[in-house]
Amino acid sequence: MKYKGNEFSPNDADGAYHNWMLEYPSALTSIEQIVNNAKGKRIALFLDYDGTLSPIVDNPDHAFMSNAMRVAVRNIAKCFPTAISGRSREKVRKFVGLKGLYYAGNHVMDIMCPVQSPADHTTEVPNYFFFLRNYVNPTIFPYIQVI
Ligand SMILES: O=P(O)(O)OC[C@H]1O[C@H](O[C@H]2O[C@H](CO)[C@@H](O)[C@H](O)[C@H]2O)[C@H](O)[C@@H](O)[C@@H]1O
Repeated sequence: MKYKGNEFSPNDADGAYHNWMLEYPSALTSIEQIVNNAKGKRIALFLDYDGTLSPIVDNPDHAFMSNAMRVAVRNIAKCFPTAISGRSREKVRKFVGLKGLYYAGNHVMDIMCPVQSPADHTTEVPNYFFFLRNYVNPTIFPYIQVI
């Protein structure tokens, strides 16, 4: 196993993980730095579904998010425009079941916007997706729906 030019034996996954974490520290241990960097900036939150909002399970149809997580997402979406992706748009919307969020499927080429954005950022989140889409494949235009 190789990471950043360093060789790790398959038994040294901990070492490789440690090195990776030095470069990509957990947000939970860097919250002060994140808050400082965010000062004076407008914030939008982009969340993956599997393994972020729900636990990883064997059957993808059983990857339910907890109610505590749902409440947390609902609360944070009152503060920042919040987008969730990682499955088909409808699938992730059904799993999450919250209004007022942006849902994106098909590798963010299929975007669903809330009628009323929690904040006045109704165009900024899709614009970010457009950027992402153009980065991935500039020839495909996304489907955008207002719900
Ligand atoms: O490439 P991503 O956007 O990260 O999506 C990868 C896959 O995510 C889902 O699978 C993952 O979660 C499942 C449920 O916990 C788990 O069974 C699977 O092992 C994980 O890879 C999704 O079901 C897949 O369609 C995505 O390709």
